[in-house]
Amino acid sequence: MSNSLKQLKRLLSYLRDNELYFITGLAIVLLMSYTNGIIPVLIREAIDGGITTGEYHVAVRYALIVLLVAVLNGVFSFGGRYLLVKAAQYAVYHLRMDAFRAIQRHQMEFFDKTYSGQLISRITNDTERITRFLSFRVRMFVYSIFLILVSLYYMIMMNVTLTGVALVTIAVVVALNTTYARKVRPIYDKVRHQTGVIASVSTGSIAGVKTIKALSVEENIQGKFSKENEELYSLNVEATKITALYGNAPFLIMGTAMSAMLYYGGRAIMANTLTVGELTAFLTYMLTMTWPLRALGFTIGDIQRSLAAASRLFEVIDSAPAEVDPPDAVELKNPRGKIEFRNVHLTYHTGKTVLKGLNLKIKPGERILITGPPGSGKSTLLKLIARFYEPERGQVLVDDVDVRKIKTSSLRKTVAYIPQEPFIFNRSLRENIALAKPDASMEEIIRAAKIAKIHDFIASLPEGYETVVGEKGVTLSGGQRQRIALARALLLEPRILLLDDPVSNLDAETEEKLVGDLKDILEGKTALIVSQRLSMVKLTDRVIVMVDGGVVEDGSPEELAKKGGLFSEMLGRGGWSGQ
Ligand SMILES: Nc1ncnc2c1ncn2[C@@H]1O[C@H](COP(=O)(O)OP(=O)(O)OP(=O)(O)O)[C@@H](O)[C@H]1O
Repeated sequence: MSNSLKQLKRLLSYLRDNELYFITGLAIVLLMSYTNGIIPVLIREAIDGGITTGEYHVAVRYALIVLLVAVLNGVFSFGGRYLLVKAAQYAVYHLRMDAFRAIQRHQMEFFDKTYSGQLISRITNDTERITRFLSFRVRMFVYSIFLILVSLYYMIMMNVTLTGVALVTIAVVVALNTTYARKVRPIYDKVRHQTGVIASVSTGSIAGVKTIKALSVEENIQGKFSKENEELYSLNVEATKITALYGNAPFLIMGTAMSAMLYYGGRAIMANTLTVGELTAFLTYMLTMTWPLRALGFTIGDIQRSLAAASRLFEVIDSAPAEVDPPDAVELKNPRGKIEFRNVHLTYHTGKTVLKGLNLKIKPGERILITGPPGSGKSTLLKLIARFYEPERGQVLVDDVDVRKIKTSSLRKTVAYIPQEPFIFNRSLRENIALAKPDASMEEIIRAAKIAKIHDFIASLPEGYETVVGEKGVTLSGGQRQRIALARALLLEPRILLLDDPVSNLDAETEEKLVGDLKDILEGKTALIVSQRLSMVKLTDRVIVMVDGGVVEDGSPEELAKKGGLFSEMLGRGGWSGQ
């Protein structure tokens, strides 16, 4: 509970300068409970003071007062709801921003370990639940509790025995609702988890649609989706069974209580210990309380679930590093492009140890082909230089500075990593190229595009650099995407270029053209190219062959070709893919 209180306090701190709206909203809700709570008293007055005594004008007076109270109730209802929703939306806006920023700060390993669907669910479903909690649930909770208190107060003033019946009823209904909350909560937790799984399967199959279609494995994918969907269906049915049972039982209990009140009240009226107006007021109170009592049970369950949602969001926020850089991080001034691996050990979160004490020195301006069988750790090498992952032992140094001690902004300007399948955003080509330097001038963008040899293509488009590329850049060919990614990297004028399998997705002709153009692009830069293709040898003056996380051959292409090792075998076979 203390943990829940902590979460609640932290959640409320997001209200910031909207706290006053929130408190005013709650105060108005209290007024609303009060106006609702006095209506049965007014009815009693109308009956006992006017209707049963024949004083018609008294009845009319109370009818008008009830009308006035109902209007006030409507005004309070609007005011309370508006202020609370406004404050809640404000709080959740900031919470969502915090969570999103935290996700961006997370290290790559976090994304390896976390389902993307679940992250999306944090930002969408969890925040939605919190909004509902801060606006609707809190309002219902305060309204219900205060209405019950006001009702009990007036009931005690009228008749203690009937109040006893009402109290027992309230206790049973609240107990029922609390049991309901306890039973249904774990199922709803599973429902939420399963919704995340479904979102992951959906995003995965949408992102991989080309592969699915190419292999005609739609049925297989549908089978997987169907399995997860069935699980979600069963969980929801289970939750509905409990909800239907516990959600409707209070009506039965309230009905029984009202029947008991009629029986006892009727006798009390005949014995002159109760008036008709008082019995009517009691019955009206029971009707007035039916919905709040029911809502209270749902609210109690939801408070816990909403706080759990908040705690999941806080976990995403808290597990992200507060700052991307250590306080003593340095800027690389005039980088030369020297790289060194010193006794580097790396184990991924899966437990897979890829590097076991790697040592490697790369001189400024060297152009290196890194090759070797699949899974030998070639891409891992590049990702360590770009600091996507950090070694658990040893150091990766750029210009003799440990990459962990280089400011990220400086490292990103010095080292450009171009993935095998660069992501092209659903924006204009200009924005795509200027992604890492949004304030770049048009001249700079064009210069980068010219070096990447994509300017002529862009200029030939009717809207030129303002052409918006489709989702994930589907209107661009593989080669064009590589060149956009190159232009994007070159805009930052990096000293080190890391190309991860740049031609693996290209046809022979496009590959040949790109290799020809890369010659100029790499001019004067340190370049590491991971590839299985022989065409890349033309670009490089040093070849490193990796096997099982270790460097087994290292030298100029000519030396290695003569050596009769793995590289010369590769030459003989036309590349690793030829094995
Ligand atoms: N993010 C990751 N999390 C867990 N394991 C990983 C991760 N990235 C790579 N691995 C594993 O580490 C090993 C080396 O992977 P890496 O991608 O560096 O190999 P590679 O030589 O570039 O392979 P390929 O030529 O097939 O691209 C592989 O066994 C791979 O499964």
